[in-house]
Parts: sequence; structure tokens; C-alpha cells
Amino acid sequence: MTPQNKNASPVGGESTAQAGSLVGQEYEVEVGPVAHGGHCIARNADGRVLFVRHALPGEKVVAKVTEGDTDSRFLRADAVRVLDASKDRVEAPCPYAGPGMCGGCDWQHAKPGAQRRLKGEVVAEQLSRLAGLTPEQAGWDGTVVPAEGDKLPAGQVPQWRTRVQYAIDEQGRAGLRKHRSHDVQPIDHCMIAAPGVTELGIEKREWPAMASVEAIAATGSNDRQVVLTPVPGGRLPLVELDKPVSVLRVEEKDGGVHRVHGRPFVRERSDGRTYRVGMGGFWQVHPQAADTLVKAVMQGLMPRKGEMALDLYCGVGIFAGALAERLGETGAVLGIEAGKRAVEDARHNLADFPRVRIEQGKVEQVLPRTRITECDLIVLDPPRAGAGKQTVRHLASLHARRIAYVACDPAALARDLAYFRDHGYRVRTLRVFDLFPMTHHVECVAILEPVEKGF
Ligand SMILES: C[S@@+](CC[C@H](N)C(=O)[O-])C[C@H]1O[C@@H](n2cnc3c(N)ncnc32)[C@H](O)[C@@H]1O
Repeated sequence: MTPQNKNASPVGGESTAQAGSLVGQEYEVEVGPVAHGGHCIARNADGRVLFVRHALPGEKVVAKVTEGDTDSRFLRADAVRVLDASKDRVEAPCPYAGPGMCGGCDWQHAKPGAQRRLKGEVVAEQLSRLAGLTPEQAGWDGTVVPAEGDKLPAGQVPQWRTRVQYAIDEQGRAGLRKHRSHDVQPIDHCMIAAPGVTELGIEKREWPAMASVEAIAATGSNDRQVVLTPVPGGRLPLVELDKPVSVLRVEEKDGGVHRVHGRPFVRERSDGRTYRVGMGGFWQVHPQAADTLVKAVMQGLMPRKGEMALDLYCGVGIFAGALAERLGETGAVLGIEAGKRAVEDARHNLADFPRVRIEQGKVEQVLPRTRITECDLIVLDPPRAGAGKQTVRHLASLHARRIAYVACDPAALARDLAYFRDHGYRVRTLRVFDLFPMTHHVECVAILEPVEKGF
């Protein structure tokens, strides 16, 4: 046993489910740094890495293995007893947060300021490991900024989730999935749900024959919507909720979304414009997110009249709309988005800008087909996987004077920043926002410019 793991001794636990399995084994461990994904790193007596949820750096806990066997490179575990608590620890306000329960929140047991510090440490670690960048080199002051209105008195929780995907258990009860599991934790209330979602009363009724129910409470209007996904062969219930809603249904065969009754879209607002978001399309979940990100992107890009811009992975067009407004009648914007319905919405939302064009398809396929060889500004807001090497290479070849990269995964961002550096772009500024309080998720906006331009 090495000195750093002298306390990492097995302390028993339940018998393992199968030969070699360590599930149920308990270790007393000293908890090390936070890692990407909502857990902290510890080591057991063999020096094997444990990713421990419900723990905080510097604590001494009993960690009970939830995944892994004698051959696993690392184990996953839950802190089931805290022997020496961090000063950042609080009693989780949600009764469904904790080992073996709801998998939705990762940091209910940490003070809000500590949650943001942990997220900042994760971003810094990913930047350093995957892009070789220090916070200073990324033009980042190391802070994670809360959304406006989210700094609340102790004990109060921001109610920010305007979209909640409830899973339905075999008895028809609404709940949320347990961590890395298909099992459902039935709940009677989600603490971080926006009031508009809670008011629908999804948790109060039964949902026989449903696999999931998504509740959407628009921030930019009073539109309310539920999206029902029946179990195979399941019949749609008559939906009577506490508030009027429109209802959509997800087709079992092809995953397509269809209108049952009411409007097939909700209306949201960003940067002073109304956006139609149809048939379960993407919209940022936190009520402040769209405006926060648009503002950060516009401040970073500083668009000028007459410039040509790209909005990649454009969804229903929030960045394209904000750019078009600023570039004026002589400017032009091309948006590219894979989702057919989102493209229809983007075209509808931006129909009053004659010099905005939206192309449907994957960025990696459409962009080469456009034969664009130059542009002034680029916004890219890819899904969690990031843009990838080929797309980054293509973007760098367009000689944009500035690029805004909006990222929901700091690991993908860091990988792509390294590719951008290989192609002559460096990070001018990075801003990090806590748009997902209580969870490990974080949103970053990086502004890049060609190296020769300097700062
Ligand atoms: C994080 S969302 C951003 C949407 C939009 N920028 C917004 O903030 O509302 C990512 C978008 O990329 C789209 N998408 C995913 N993969 C894509 C690809 N390979 N090419 C183009 N769009 C893609 C998704 O449909 C989704 O609308």
C-alpha cells in the first residue's frame, strides 16, 4: 500500500453479484480532485482509480462500488458514508438526490459557489490536458458565471429546467432515470424544474403505456407542451393536465414527432426576437441561456455592417438572427443545421432577413458543397461530440477574422481548440457559464482569431 492510499482500505460491503464483480464492495477512501462527469477521483488499496459520486474533494468517505470488476481499469462508486466532510458540503435539498436515487443532479450536496468552482476546475483540467492551454493562455479569468437571478439566498434552489424529460416506470409513475441506468426513480416534484413545468402536474397523474413524457414550459411565451413517447404498442392517453397544453407524440417506428392537438411548436424569445421551436426541437433549457450565449457571442465577434457570417449547427436560428440584425442589409448569413424541422423553423423565424440562407444537412457534408472559400465570422454550436478534426480544418481555411465556439462539453471544446491551433487559430477569450445549476454541466463560449492578428 502506497502512502497516498493508506486509508483506502476495503471495509466490507455486500457480496458481489457475479464472479469477479466488485459491485457492493466498500472502500474507505480519501477523495481527490473533481473529474469531468460529476464525480471525484479516489484510489482504493490496490491503487485502482474510483470515480466517486456524491463526494467532494478532500473528504474521507466510504465509497461503495456501483460498477466494475477485478479486471476493470477503474471502478465507479457512490459515497455512502461521509467520515470527514468538506466545508463545501451541504445537506442535499432534494429528497431524491443521493446514492442509488435520481441521476439528474450531480452536485446537490455542494454549496452553489463550490459547484461553480468544481466546474471551473473541470474546464481548466480539460483545457490543460487536451489543448495544452492554461486559463491565462485561453484568456479566461477562471470563473464560472451564474445566470442572472441564480444567486439565491442559502437553501434556495434555482428553478431553471424549462424542459424536463420524465421517464415512466412499469406502474405508470413519472420519475427520472437513476444514474447510468434505465431504472426510474419516481418523484413527486423536481426541485430544479421551472414553475411552468411544475404547474403542469406531470408527477401527480399516472401515465399507463407511456415510456416517457417531456414537459416544456416556454420562457418567451405562455406556451406549454408535452411530448409523449408510448411504449411499443401503447395507446395514447387522453391528456388532461392542470394547465392547457399542446400535445405531441413520438412515433414508435421512426422516432418522428407528430402533433396530437394544439400548436406543433412553442414560442421562445432571444435578443428581442420571437423564435418558433417546433416538434420537440432544440432550445436551451435555462431561461437565461439563449440571451446569455447570444450576448457573449456578439460581444466576442463584434460584427460589422456588411460582413459575411456562418452559423453552424444553427438549430432554429438564434445566432443567425442576432448576426443578421447586426450585419445589416449588406451583410449575409448562412446557417447550416441537420434537423429538417429545425431548418423549417429557422427559415420561418428569419424570413424577414432576405440575406439569411439556411441549408439543411450535416455541417461536414453541406459546408464543402457550398464552395464558400472565405467569410468574416463563424459561430459554431455543435452537439456534445464537438465539430471534429475535418470540420475544424475546413473552418480554419475560410480565414474568418473571428470564430465563436459555443460548447456544452469542455472535453470536446478542448479537443477542437487543439485542432484550431494546429490550423493557425488561437483562443482570444473564454467565458464559462453555469447554465445548469446542481448538475455537472457547463457552457463555454470561446472566441478565436488567427494567430497573426495578435491580441
Ligand atoms: C447544441 S444545439 C445548438 C442549436 C442552436 N445553435 C441553439 O443554440 O439553439 C446543436 C444543433 O446541432 C444540430 N446538429 C447535430 N449534429 C449536426 C451536424 N452534424 N450538422 C449540422 N447540425 C447538427 C442539432 O440538430 C442541434 O440543433
